[in-house]
Amino acid sequence: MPTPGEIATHRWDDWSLGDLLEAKGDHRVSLVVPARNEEGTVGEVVARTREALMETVALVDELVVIDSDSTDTTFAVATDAGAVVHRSREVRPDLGTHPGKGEAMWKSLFVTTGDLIVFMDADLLDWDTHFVPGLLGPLLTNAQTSLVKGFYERPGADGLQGGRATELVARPWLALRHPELAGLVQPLAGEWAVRRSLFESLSVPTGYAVELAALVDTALLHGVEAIAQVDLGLRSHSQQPLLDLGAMATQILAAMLAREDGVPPGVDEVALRQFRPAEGAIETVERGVPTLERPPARDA
Ligand SMILES: O=c1ccn([C@@H]2O[C@H](COP(=O)(O)OP(=O)(O)O)[C@@H](O)[C@H]2O)c(=O)[nH]1
Ligand SMILES: O=C(O)[C@@H](COP(=O)(O)O)O[C@H]1O[C@H](CO)[C@@H](O)[C@H](O)[C@H]1O
Repeated sequence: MPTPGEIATHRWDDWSLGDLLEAKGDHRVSLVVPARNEEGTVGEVVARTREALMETVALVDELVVIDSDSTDTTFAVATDAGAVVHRSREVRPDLGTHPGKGEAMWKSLFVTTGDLIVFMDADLLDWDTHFVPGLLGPLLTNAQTSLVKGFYERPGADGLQGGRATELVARPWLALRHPELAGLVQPLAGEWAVRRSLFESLSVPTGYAVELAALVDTALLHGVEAIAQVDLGLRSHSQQPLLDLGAMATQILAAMLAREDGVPPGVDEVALRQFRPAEGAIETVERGVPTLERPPARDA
């Protein structure tokens, strides 16, 4: 057992599939994959997890892809691979629609039934199906645990280490403002699991801050004892251009500052001015970065 205040840390193979199937009991497990323009990888993520965790063994009860405003063939590819696919904008249209990963994950609460929810990114390149049972291990064996983060080695492109927003934004912020969470190896990991009763009680940033906000809010509400992390081995994914990560960083910082001030951000969008070389000069890149948060889904 970890000493009080430390993050409980496990390995994915601390539990056998048989152990987890026995521990599952009456729990229902929803695997949710938020996907925006992931036609190249979402099919394999769906097909392999479906075969291993729904057909070979019955660990996962439903596999849902939330199509997040894709303009490619993500919807058809995920459907053909065996997922139940919902367009984020078509889920609870009375609640409107916003762009973003967090929006897709918030909307997933209205079209899933599991009391345990596992989230996986759709852009995975090096990964394996053991990610899911690994993430479920702490939830199925410890009633005190409500949120489980995956962590892994993150080989990036050209030998670089992945996790740029993690190392340059999230980890420094946790060091400064939430040292009780400094033991989390991959605080932004898109592979994580959560009890529905917790996630539906949280305010959810509609963009990329969804993961860090869930961690900070869970620690505030329930203490770090409610959080665990699992070593999943190795994971690589398709990496965004640097300026796009600037928008991600802006969303993460906006959500963190909102939690500092105790109120959601006063604006729902931040003007971000960036610069890039263009034909021997420097051109300005202006973008509006959404910082909207959704209220707890249980109240929607
Ligand atoms: O508006 C968005 C942006 C991203 N995503 C999904 O969220 C996951 C992580 O996003 P991304 O790959 O852009 O982030 P990165 O992994 O590069 O940090 C992927 O499955 C995306 O398809 C989404 O559903 N809606
Ligand atoms: O860890 C990070 O810095 C970012 C970007 O990773 P890379 O620098 O592109 O490997 O990726 C994470 O953060 C996103 C925002 O929370 C999540 O959506 C991704 O799943 C996670 O990989």
